[in-house]
Amino acid sequence: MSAKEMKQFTREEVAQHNTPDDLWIIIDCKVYDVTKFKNLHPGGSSVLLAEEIPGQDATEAFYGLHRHEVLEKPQYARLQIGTIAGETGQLLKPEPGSLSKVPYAEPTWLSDGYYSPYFKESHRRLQDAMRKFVDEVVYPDAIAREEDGKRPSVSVVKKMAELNLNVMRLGPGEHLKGLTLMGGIVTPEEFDYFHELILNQEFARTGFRGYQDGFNGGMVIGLPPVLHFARPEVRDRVMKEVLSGEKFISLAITEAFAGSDVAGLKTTAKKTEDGKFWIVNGTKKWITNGTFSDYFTVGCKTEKGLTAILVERCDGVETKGIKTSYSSTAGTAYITFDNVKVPIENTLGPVNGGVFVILSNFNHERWVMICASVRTQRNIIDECLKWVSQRKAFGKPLSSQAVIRAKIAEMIARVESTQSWLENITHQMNNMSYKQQAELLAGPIALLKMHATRTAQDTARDAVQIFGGRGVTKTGMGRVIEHYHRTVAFDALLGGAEDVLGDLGVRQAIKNMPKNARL
Ligand code: HEM
Repeated sequence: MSAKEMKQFTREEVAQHNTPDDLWIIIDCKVYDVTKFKNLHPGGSSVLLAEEIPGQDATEAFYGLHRHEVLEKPQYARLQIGTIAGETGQLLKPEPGSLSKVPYAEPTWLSDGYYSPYFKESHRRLQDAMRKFVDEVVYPDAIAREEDGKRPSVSVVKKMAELNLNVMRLGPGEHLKGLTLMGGIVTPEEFDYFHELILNQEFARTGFRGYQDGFNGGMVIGLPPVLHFARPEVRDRVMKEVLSGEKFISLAITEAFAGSDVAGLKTTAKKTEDGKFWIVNGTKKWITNGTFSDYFTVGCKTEKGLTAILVERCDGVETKGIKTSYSSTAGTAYITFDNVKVPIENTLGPVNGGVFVILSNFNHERWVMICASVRTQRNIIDECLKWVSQRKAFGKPLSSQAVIRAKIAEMIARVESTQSWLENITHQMNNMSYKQQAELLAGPIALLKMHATRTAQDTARDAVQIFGGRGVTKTGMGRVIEHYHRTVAFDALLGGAEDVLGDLGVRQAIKNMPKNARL
């Protein structure tokens, strides 16, 4: 029933329906008939019959125990039988695409009254369009796939392709030339790393960590070596197939034997006698999107070093899912290569020069992860500020407790400082050549990623304390916090483990110490 067709009641009329056999309640000016539902209510029937609920305004009681989304589920939305005459709901119901009005839930450049030196009109247009796209197209798919554990829907990836969103995720550059980006709201010439930051942060807003990686994460890290190092005929074919959503790719470097130690990899590639093929043997572990990939950008040991090779799924390639603490939506795989025959044309970059091919993409990969990590930390602040304002304990909102406010102060300070550092680095990326970025930014990006993932874990721990038991419960009020706390460690491992990155940043600094510097 649409809002227009809904019956209107006075509060006095609703108050008449206050018995177990005739039970109505009011939630934010909407009238619900819960007579039959009370016996199915997951919280039991007694709470609906308790004092001050039957026939009364139960808004405060409801929001102290449920998320708003409960009322939007079809099976519960249909309990609404009318509205209160002459009154309109007081609670904010975010429209798809809208910005949150909760303080610190958006970065300052998106907050009313604030300024930014970095974000221009084209960034604002892109953000606005992206938010709508994510809310309307990506978010529903993220919820459904997290629930059934299947890979993100190919139809969504294809919708992304229509808007050229997949290729935009590879960052600014020649590969965007001549394309219509997001219906033309940003030109390929304008597109810079701040536009890409917006894409990364808007996708991360969905908050589903497994889906986030499943959602072509493999492409973001596995396709750039093809773009930059494949032979033109291989590059053009594979780029077209992957960017259109026809095929999927992943980056297969890590092994059970070696993680951060790229030089310790054991997968081998040996040339056939006629020199026309590689024969690849070995295993790879924790390969994001691996279960559904058609292509694998593989780091292989060759005679005098490491070589990056593009392997197509064929006889001898087997993938099986690994159960991790996030959902199987990410397609995390264990891969075996058993005498896999790969045309020599699929070599990416120079033979034995694979370390450079692989390392050259690390800065970008880490930066993408930082963008997402900061954004999801904001989601948590949004959740916590809402919860401490609506939840009452000892007769007062949780926000009246100094210890709770202190935790939120730390969360805000962490997210704002991390976002500011990120924006600074993004500005450097926009102005530096690729070579300068490799020289000057590897250390700072490594340190920033370490910082972002540490702050994320601190925020996850604080949020669980604020939500109590709900923070470790998969459904209901604390579901976002539980998910975050369970999956936050992924950011601290993927793309370089936290401690390794911190060390890398300091080693780079020590390397650049002036020889004559003294106290
Ligand atoms: C249209 C009205 C209502 C609907 C559709 C509804 C639905 C639900 C659902 C789906 C849950 C499971 C937990 C979740 O997903 O959040 C739940 C739990 C609960 N509900 Fe309701 N509910 C309604 C009204 C109320 C009211 C008015 C009260 C209180 C007076 C109440 C008290 C509870 C309690 C105590 C729980 C258990 C909470 C927990 O486990 O943390 N419900 N309800």
